[in-house]
Amino acid sequence: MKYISTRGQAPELSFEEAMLSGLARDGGLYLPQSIPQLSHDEIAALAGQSYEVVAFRIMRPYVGEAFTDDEFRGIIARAYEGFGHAARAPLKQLDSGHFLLELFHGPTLAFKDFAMQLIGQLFEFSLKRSGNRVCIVGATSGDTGSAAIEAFRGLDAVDVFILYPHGRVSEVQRRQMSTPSEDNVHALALTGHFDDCQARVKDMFNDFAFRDTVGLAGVNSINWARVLAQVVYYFTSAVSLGAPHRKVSFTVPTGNFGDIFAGYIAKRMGLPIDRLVVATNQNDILHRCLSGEGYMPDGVIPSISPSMDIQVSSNFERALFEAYDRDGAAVAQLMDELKAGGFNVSQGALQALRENYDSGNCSEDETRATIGRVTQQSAELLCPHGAIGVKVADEQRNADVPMITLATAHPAKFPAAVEEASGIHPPLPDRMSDLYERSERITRVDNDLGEIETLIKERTGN
Ligand SMILES: Cc1ncc(COP(=O)(O)O)c(C=O)c1O
Ligand SMILES: N[C@@H](CCOP(=O)(O)O)C(=O)O
Repeated sequence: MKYISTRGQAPELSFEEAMLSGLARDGGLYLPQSIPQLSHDEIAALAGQSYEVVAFRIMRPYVGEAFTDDEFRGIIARAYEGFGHAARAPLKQLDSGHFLLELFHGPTLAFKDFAMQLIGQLFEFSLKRSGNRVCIVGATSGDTGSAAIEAFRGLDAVDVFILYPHGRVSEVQRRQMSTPSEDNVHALALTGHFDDCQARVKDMFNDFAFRDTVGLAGVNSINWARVLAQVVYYFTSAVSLGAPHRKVSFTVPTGNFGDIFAGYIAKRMGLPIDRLVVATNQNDILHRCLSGEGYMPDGVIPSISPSMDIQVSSNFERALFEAYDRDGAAVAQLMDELKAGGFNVSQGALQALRENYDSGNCSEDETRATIGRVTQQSAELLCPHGAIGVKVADEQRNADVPMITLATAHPAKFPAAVEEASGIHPPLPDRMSDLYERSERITRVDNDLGEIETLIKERTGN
């Protein structure tokens, strides 16, 4: 299996090369040259299997020769053994025809653990084999950073630097990043918002001298392996509701478009998904774009769902690549226009996007009201991100097809917002109960590429 860039100008890579490099050298994102298909019978055979068995069957065709079957099975087993639920991604019924996929039973209480725990194992295996070192640099609005730090803390062959927007993540998210004491972990609080963090990370990848000097690697969802790992739970959940004999729909709280794009890949592989619904908070650029208004970032507005406070949505580039019939030059042109302020999507591409994605948005008041309503009507305490999904799903679902909404984080990561909306204080799991007593290590940085690169070079001895 070969991987190609969404901008068409970078060398084709193997799975392992694409995973270790993150962003393509032409600035694009890697995608498999073709999408493997599962037959109706192969999907039916996933019913009743463990999460790990399904993960192996779904991901195996994508990884090629990089790992033997036994090696890959071992990697998957180690990735998910620390999850706090035997099903890994349990499905709960909210009401008739509406289900919640709980993706917050991993070590850092957000869906990011599904991919990051796997990537941690993949990197460790690969780097041990090659004897190489890497310097991981990531941008986070709260959850990717804590998941990456948890997955890579203490690994000899890895330094991990995480840029997060100062003052714009929850206290729990910040402490998850700032309290690990291992020397290879560096939490950097940047003056700015998430889009600034992500832009600086991409700048570092496009600075080839820096990239090659420090051995840069990326674990944001620009990394294909992140998206791939997330395809698995679309299969486990759909099959448990009767797929492939029955269609299902998904609503996905969306920011960087990685999670919903994983759903699109599942559909392309043959999973009978009726609708994929993009749910946004008040930073609703994706909803506006899918409604035909063009893609025009106009500044991030802080919200009570901070992980989705994003205007420049990385993986939308992958969706555009598909909507433009994999025309890398057209995507490169749109990304140039984005740098200059924004772009319009052609009629043909917009139609292709709408064939695959529906969308909706949710205000701050609606988010709080949904948390309150669901708490009263069921035993489920939602985090603000999951609540956005539930609100949009309720508007979009139809009686004939079950709807699965992704609950992307644990309510205890956002205690203030959840308590205000529900009257319930969500406690942290026991293993984290001393999080507020642990000492923090944070480095403040300006939104300045030179300053950040110098700091990383100093800390990695380059
Ligand atoms: C809790 C939570 N929900 C939803 C999202 C949005 O996911 P994506 O960026 O894959 O669209 C994020 C972060 O990205 C998140 O941390
Ligand atoms: N919401 C994310 C933002 C980064 O997204 P990623 O999926 O591209 O890593 C976060 O919590 O950091």
